[in-house]
Amino acid sequence: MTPSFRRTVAEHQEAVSALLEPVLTGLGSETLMLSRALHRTLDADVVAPRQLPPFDNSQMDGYAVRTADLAAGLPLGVGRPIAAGSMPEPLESGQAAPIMTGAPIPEGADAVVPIEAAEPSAFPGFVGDRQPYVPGTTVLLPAVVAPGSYIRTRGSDVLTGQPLLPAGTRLGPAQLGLLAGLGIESVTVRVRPRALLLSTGDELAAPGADLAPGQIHDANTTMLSAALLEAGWDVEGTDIAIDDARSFTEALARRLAGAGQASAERRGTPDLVLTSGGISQGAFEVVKLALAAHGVEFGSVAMQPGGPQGAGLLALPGTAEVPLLAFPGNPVSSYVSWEVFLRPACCAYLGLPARRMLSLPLASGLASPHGREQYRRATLVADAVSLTGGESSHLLGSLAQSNALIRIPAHTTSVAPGEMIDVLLIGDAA
Ligand SMILES: Nc1nc2c(c(=O)[nH]1)N[C@H]1C(S)=C(S)[C@@H](COP(=O)(O)OP(=O)(O)OC[C@H]3O[C@@H](n4cnc5c(N)ncnc54)[C@H](O)[C@@H]3O)O[C@H]1N2
Ligand code: MOO
Repeated sequence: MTPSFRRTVAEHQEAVSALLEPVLTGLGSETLMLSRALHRTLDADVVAPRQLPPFDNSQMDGYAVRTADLAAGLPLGVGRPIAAGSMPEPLESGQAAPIMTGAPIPEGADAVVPIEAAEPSAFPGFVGDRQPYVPGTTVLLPAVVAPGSYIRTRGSDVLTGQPLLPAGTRLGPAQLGLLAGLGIESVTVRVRPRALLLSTGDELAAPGADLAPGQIHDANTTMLSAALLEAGWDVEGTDIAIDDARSFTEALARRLAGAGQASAERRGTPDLVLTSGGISQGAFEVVKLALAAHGVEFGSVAMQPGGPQGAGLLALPGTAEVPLLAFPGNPVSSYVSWEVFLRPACCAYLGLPARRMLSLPLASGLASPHGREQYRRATLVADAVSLTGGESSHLLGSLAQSNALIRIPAHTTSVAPGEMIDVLLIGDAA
């Protein structure tokens, strides 16, 4: 079967982005409590509903003072202690009020002196939980203290009405902490896109299953599912049996129409069908045989691994159209297809940062096929990039050792040791 398209990597990236854009921008939003919003993507800008800190408060355990009272260098009377969470009385002239970190600054005070700078450098005994106040105690404080010292002024962190987090922000612990600190209990986030994942191949057995002769364990379902989940997708698996093109098409159509799912799980058409395997030049390429007649184009991209690709709007009888991407079955090909095509197409919508591309010298030389953009697995430690293994696309072991992909342009056939190359960071560099 001749491929229906021949594309460069950039051309296929564009095709995949164009295919997904309508569903990703049309998913709508939902409101979630903060406790359920980790790694979700804000759908609307968040503007501060109040200021932070909400009131002037102490940055230290110490004494709230009027700095003018200190200049004489004389002991001051110790006033009533001010705990965090209480509302203090105004500070009387000539007094220093014991104040705890986070407690409101009393009216009249213009600085806090840390307890370590006081003489004595420990609070009097009555400054404790529910102890009666003892008038007449004194404390000696430094004569020169700058007004404003150790006061955290209201609004010094966040001002009321300040734009804080733009729509599209992915909510991590710090962003959720800020929202909570502002008293916001729920957020409007984008509905997670949902993918139906199908790994095809008679040779595949689930992890944990005994292998019949010629079988291998299915790596791609777990790997692609994890990649999608990490990026913010919902993933549905399927146990559709893939015997022949016709029964596969019928079973997929039933599944897309929601048949056979518990009603609680029936949520209509997924936003993407992602398949792996069954798309190259073999005699049993079920995905290609089944779906080429239903809106999906199969062809080749000038790339290695990941050359065979399929993409299109799947239109099966009785179902709504759904974007479909068909990745090649070799595990590294599938993973590289995710990194090069699908992840870039959805990361902006999901608030995921795009992978960083660095230019670094390669430790050893390599050869690369002419006319194909090659992606080699590599390890980046400090500023040194070295290949993690060979170029073949079955090498899952070396993929798992890698934190980077090296990109070798289509026209480059060899790279000399020390030559600069493009490095796509896919993991944490040590
Ligand atoms: N005559 C040609 N043969 C092949 C070509 C070609 O151009 N001409 N392309 C090769 C390339 S490149 C790739 S990549 C593969 C793509 O093949 P398919 O997408 O049809 O995938 P399968 O044949 O189903 O599987 C390929 C390989 O990967 C293993 N596999 C498949 N699924 C999984 C899975 N879920 N977990 C682990 N391993 C999986 C499968 O057993 C095969 O070894 O075609 C080449 N052939
Ligand atoms: O292009 Mo295949 O995807 O190399 O192994």
